[in-house]
Formats: sequence, C-alpha cells, structure tokens
Amino acid sequence: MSRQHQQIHLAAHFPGVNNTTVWTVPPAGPTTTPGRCAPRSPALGSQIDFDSFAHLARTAERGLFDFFFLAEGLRLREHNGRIHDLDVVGRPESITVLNALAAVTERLGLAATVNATFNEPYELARRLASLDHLSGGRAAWNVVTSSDAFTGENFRRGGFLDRADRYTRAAEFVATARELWDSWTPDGTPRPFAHTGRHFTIDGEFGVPRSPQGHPVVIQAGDSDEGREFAASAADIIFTRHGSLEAGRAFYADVKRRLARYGRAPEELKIMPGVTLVLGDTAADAQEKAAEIRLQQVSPQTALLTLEQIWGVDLSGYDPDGPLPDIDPDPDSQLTQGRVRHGDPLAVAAKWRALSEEKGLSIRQTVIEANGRQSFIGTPEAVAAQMAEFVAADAADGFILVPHLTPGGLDDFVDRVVPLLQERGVFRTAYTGTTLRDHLGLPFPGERG
Ligand SMILES: Cc1cc2nc3c(=O)[nH]c(=O)nc-3n(C[C@H](O)[C@H](O)[C@H](O)COP(=O)(O)O)c2cc1C
Repeated sequence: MSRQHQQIHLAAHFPGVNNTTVWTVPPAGPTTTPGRCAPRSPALGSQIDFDSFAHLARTAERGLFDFFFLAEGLRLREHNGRIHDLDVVGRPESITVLNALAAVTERLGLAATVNATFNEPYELARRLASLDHLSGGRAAWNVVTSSDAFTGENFRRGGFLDRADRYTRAAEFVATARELWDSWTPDGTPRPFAHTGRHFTIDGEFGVPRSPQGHPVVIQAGDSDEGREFAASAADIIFTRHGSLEAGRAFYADVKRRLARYGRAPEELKIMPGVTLVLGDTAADAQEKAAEIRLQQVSPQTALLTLEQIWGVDLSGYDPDGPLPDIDPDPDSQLTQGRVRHGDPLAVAAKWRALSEEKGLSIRQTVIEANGRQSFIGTPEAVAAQMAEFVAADAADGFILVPHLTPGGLDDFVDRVVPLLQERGVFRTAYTGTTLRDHLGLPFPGERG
C-alpha cells in the first residue's frame, strides 16, 4: 500500500450564526477584557464584506482544504424579545456567496447550508446544479432540518413541520433533487421527470444540464437517531458536534455500522466533527489564550440566555457572576426560541448544578466550563499529533475547523499546522483532482459528466 496513514479531510467553517466568533477585527485594544461584547456595527461590516469570505476561502485553498462551509441561521435566537448579543445579524444568503467565491478560487469545495423544511426541490436543485457548473464541480449542500414554528414564521405558508416529519421530508427532498439531477443524460439530452410522493408531487423538465459532479456532495447535520439513519442512507458527509475522542469513536462506529443496510461501504460517508482550536508557542501560552477566548465567547448576557434555554424561565434578574438559580427548570416552557437544544432540561440543570457546586463556579463560569471548551489546544506540533491520532483511532475522517476570529482565524493553522500534517503523511501536498468528489475520494454517481 502506498498510503500507510489514514488521510485527513479538512474543511473551513465561516463562523457567524452564533457566539463562536470573537469579533476582534481589527484587534483594537486588549483582548483580555472580560465579557467584551461584539460591537454590532464594525462586526456587521466584516461579516458582509466579500473580502472576509474571500480571505477565509483563499486561506483554506492555500491550505489545500477539501471545502469551505457556510452555516445558515434563518432567525436569531431570542428570549423574551432579547436577542443574543454575540449572535451575528445580517449574513448574506449562502449559495449567492459561494457563486461569487467560485470565481476567486480554483479547487476548493463550496458547501452551503440550506434547510430542507423551508425550500422546494426544483428551485434548490437548480441553484445547486448551477453552483456545480459555475465552480467546475465543487458544490455541496448541507441539508439541515430545523422545523420549529419560530423559524417557520419567516415563510409564506407558516412553513414548519412536526418534528417527526422533518427527516421524511428531507429524505424525499434529497431523493427528488437527485431525480432532477439525473434527468439529463451526460451527453446533454434532457428527459422529462415526474415525482409523486408524500411531500412533493412535481413533473416537468429540469432546466440545468447534468453538472460536473453529477450530484453535488450532500452533507447532513443532525444528531438524532433519524438524523443518523438519513445520513447513512443518503449523505456523503456528516457534520457532527462529537469533538472528543471517546464521543467521536462511539458516534463513528454507530454511523458507519448503519451504512451496510443501504448497500454502502464505510468510506462512502465521511464523518467530520466541527472543531475549534487554539494554537500557542507553548502549551501554557495556548491554554492562556484559550481561557481568554472562552471568556469573550460567553458574555454575561450570553451566559444568562444560555441558562434560560435550559431553565425555560426569565432569569434576567440573576447576576451572571452569582450562583446558579435555586428554582427548577420548566420543561414545557415556550420561552426559548431558536436552534440550540441541550437535551432534557432537568437532567442538564442537575449536571450544571453539580459542576457549579463542585468547582465553586458562578453562572457565567459554569456556562463557560460546560459549553465553552475548545477541541484542540496546544502547540502546532501537539495539535497536528492530536488530529492525526483522532483519525487513526476512527473518531473522525477529518474536521470542519471553526475559527474564532473572522476572517484571519485560519491563517495560523494553514501556516503552522498543515505543513506538520503533511510531514506526517496524513494530509495531501497538492490537489490531485478538480472536483470536491475527487478531494473526498467519493464515487461519482452514474456516468461522469
Ligand atoms: C453540527 C451541526 C450543525 C448544524 N448547523 C445548522 C445550521 O447551520 N443551520 C440550521 O438551521 N441548523 C443546523 N443544525 C441543526 C440540524 O439541522 C437539526 O435541525 C437539529 O440538529 C435537530 O435535528 P436532530 O434532532 O437530528 O439533531 C446543525 C446541527 C448539527 C448537529
């Protein structure tokens, strides 16, 4: 075998739909100020400027990454009319941004998060096939399934589903999109399509010729049993939150085991956790930086609102630097609005109380301790070694890196860690193909267009 080492796949996540990002661009003033909230107006400029997207994408391509990834937040998280102070407002629509990035990159895959609940197959299949054409075979679709009424209110028809239906719709959506993509022959002849199903009944002729990848790469993000099953049946990549070695190994084994049921080989679905990292010249330096970043990511207001998501009651009267509330959560509360779900509120509250008591932590310190851990902290050598170990131990096939600074947060990784991964023989030293399917080593559906 020429390849002794398991190869790592890398993607760059452009932050911006929650409080991961510490908006210190440019770095004015001390970065150590506790609880410094992102000023909205300077942040607004850098998150919309095309230069920000282009910088991160070019950095990822310089680092020979597999793809660039845009998340999507259709509505800001809100509690009692209060919006999370570090959440990003006003992010441009993802596929539009990726079409523009296709013009300033050559090889990098371009992945858009688009919701299967609030869109329609014909239109989305057309836009993704168009991106695949314009980029020469680099398009990917992260299929998300948020279906809450709060987000649904944005859409004309109320647009939300029962939780139980969100994956049946997503699965039929992806299958229908693939019927449309397959309706043109590789030599350029359109054939009529007709789809009759529970969620969609459509027929006609698809407007876009077969694209270079045949089917844009499909990514799934969702962690429930139905979500994993949907990924095993239909996705090329899973974007997961399981970033620790043990949780990663359990998730990896569980998901790969499901593939055989669909006649698929384990390598046909790549598992890529979203991870954060902090590099330092020494281990102590990295730990110190990591603590500063955690403090910035969890402002006093973020700490209280995070707690409200669990407790389900208005906690605005509590002091973020004081102890946890002694009242119990309301598990049936409608107070919290948004995407983040922490699991059973009573169980989470009990866990957080125990943590706070054991270590003598305030509300804010508890949230930081429970939620704010970075995945890889250390010198470039240590981080490269840990990443290689993860992949060798079957805890992941690669990583979606979520930098905490935009747009320069990946520069250090590309300059200092990528060369070390290459030296270890676990990461490419040049792109060998032109499409995202080539980078990922994924099969091409049907005949190559
Ligand atoms: C790693 C990860 C990233 C996600 N990113 C997004 C996103 O960018 N936009 C979105 O609307 N939902 C996002 N979701 C939410 C999922 O699509 C889904 O609605 C949610 O996880 C509930 O499904 P589940 O019960 O299967 O986990 C993400 C979920 C995960 C696990």
